[in-house]
Amino acid sequence: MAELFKALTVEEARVAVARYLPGKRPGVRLPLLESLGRRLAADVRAPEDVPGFDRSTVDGYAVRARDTYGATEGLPSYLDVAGEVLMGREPEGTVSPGQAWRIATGGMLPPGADAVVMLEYTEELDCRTIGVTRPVAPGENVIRKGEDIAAGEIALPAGHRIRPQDMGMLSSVGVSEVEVELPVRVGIISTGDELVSPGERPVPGQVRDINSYTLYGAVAACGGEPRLYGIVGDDYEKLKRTLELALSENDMVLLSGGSSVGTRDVAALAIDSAGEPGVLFHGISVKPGKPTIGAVVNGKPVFGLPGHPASAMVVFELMVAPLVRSGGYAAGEKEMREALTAFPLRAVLTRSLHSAAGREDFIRVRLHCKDGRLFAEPVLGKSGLISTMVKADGLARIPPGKEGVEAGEIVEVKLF
Ligand SMILES: Nc1nc2c(c(=O)[nH]1)N[C@H]1C(S)=C(S)[C@@H](COP(=O)(O)OP(=O)(O)OC[C@H]3O[C@@H](n4cnc5c(N)ncnc54)[C@H](O)[C@@H]3O)O[C@H]1N2
Ligand code: MOO
Repeated sequence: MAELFKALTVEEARVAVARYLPGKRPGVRLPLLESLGRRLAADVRAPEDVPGFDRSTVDGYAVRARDTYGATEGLPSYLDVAGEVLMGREPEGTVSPGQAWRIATGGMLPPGADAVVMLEYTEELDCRTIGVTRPVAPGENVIRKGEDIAAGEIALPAGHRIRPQDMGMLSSVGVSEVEVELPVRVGIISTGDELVSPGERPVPGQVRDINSYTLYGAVAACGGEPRLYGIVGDDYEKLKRTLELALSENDMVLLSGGSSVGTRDVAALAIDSAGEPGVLFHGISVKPGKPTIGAVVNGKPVFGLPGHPASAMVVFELMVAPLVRSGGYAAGEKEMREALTAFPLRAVLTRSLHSAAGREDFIRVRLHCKDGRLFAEPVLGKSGLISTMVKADGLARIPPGKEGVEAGEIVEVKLF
């Protein structure tokens, strides 16, 4: 067990764990429709141009642009209507100088044509002749062959998390199965003699388990596969057995409770006994979340999250969520950086808050908008109260260099 209770910064804690983790996760092939939210295991290259031909973006007439130059309402360019493009069909013929072909939105441009005149800027003189009342430039109202994506281009890179628009892109290049990373399996263990499950009636001195449920939801929300291992009392042997079982069945394990120093705090000992290198740090300089344990056991991260329910969730957000989203620090460097740096909203703090220098504070805040400005109102209350998380919309960060923030100052906020 190294560096016991030397509090690391979140960044140092991240680096400490990252050194031991494999960068790449195994992949699995899935039907496209099941790929939403999953990370691509490999680059997907477009095997062909999309679209595969020049297409019109409007209803109108396919023309040679130069035939329309100088056209005005007073002096239209007259063109012969020589054909019609049928949807889904290759045009049978060429647009020769002085000719126009009827075309609908999405129709394939006939050879010879390089632009489309919108119907609104034409007048039909008879069924064989139109007058164009406004010129078009080459390429106007046309999506070029390969303009969406060109053959050989990377449509989506490895590691990309698939969104609805990405499913559309994959479908457009003819990919109906994708290789995605297996989700990170996360075992969750709650520790404490005082805990009972939600179905039980606690006797005085007992409370119902909260962290199993918040963490289960948090893992699933990050695209991971959570699995509960129940409540383990403050019993070293039982915790060791449960931890070993959870490690054998998962890629990562979260314990909560039993992380601070106390006579019954056995989490660190149990983690250390499970394998190498064991506990890497015990304590990070954040509030809430100070007594967090970070460990790696045989290539699998293990976190001992603080027992207080709000603290456990905040530390999850900072340390664990990026790992679950990315499946590994090496692969997920981007997600990790974002987790540490992306507090994208700016809001006016509504009351002054104290903070200790050298410590990074994360304040639960409720947001509201007034006169077009965003305000962050701290949700006051101890980190043992889950209601503080329920009332909050997000976290505001007070950087380690500051000893507090005054009411009216701007703070950076991340939404839950
Ligand atoms: N003398 C000190 N006491 C404490 C310190 C300290 O520095 N000196 N740190 C406090 C901080 S900060 C936190 S956070 C907690 C961390 O405690 P542990 O991680 O060791 O967890 P426990 O002692 O087991 O539990 C703390 C608290 O949380 C409740 N809890 C635990 N697990 C659950 C759960 N699954 N669902 C609901 N509630 C849970 C537990 O009943 C305790 O009330 O230590 C402070 N103490
Ligand atoms: O750090 Mo404890 O995690 O404040 O509540």
